[in-house]
Amino acid sequence: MGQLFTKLMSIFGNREHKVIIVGLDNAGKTTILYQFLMNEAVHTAPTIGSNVEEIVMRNTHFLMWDIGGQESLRATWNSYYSNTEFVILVIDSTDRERLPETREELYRMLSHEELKDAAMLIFANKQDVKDSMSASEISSSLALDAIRDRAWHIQGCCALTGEGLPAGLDWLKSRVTAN
Ligand SMILES: Nc1nc2c(ncn2[C@@H]2O[C@H](COP(=O)(O)OP(=O)(O)OP(=O)(O)O)[C@@H](O)[C@H]2O)c(=O)[nH]1
Ligand SMILES: [Mg+2]
Repeated sequence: MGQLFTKLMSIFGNREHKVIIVGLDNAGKTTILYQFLMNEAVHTAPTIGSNVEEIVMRNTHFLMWDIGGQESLRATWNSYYSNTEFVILVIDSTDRERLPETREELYRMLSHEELKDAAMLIFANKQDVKDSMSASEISSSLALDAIRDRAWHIQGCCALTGEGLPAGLDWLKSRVTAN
């Protein structure tokens, strides 16, 4: 019965796809989650623990977990990994100094067994700030071209206005369809 239900749900496109939103503190993860949900920029405080919301896009349901990015919290990220279909990695494109730290976290995640089938969307956030790093600059600094074991995509965005976020969601949706 459970299996039949799951099958029917997938036929009608209502199966929930688990997404985790990770990245260093201050990257803009919570701002992105609520921009997805409400189409507006909310005031945020650093996330301790996580926020979870269901985002529905043209009949596709994503269950999105936004996880706190402070260093002391990163050890808990792996408790969210099981059954994750998509990882959204959010990067503060103004924070050149901490890009190597993001790179370390990225490759740690990529080597994690529970994420081996997860596709990855990278948001180069805060594109509204003058002199922020471009998506292609971030892509080469993180050596994204070396990632060959999964689908990935990098998208520039501004979580305050929402610019670039629909394009990211479109990519997630295209991966759901591809699978
Ligand atoms: N200029 C600019 N500021 C942004 C953007 N997105 C988020 N911010 C700001 O960046 C700060 C951090 O945003 P959050 O969404 O709380 O960051 P977070 O990644 O959830 O941080 P943690 O919960 O600590 O991991 C806030 O002051 C946001 O208003 C953006 O696109 N442009
Ligand atoms: Mg947060």
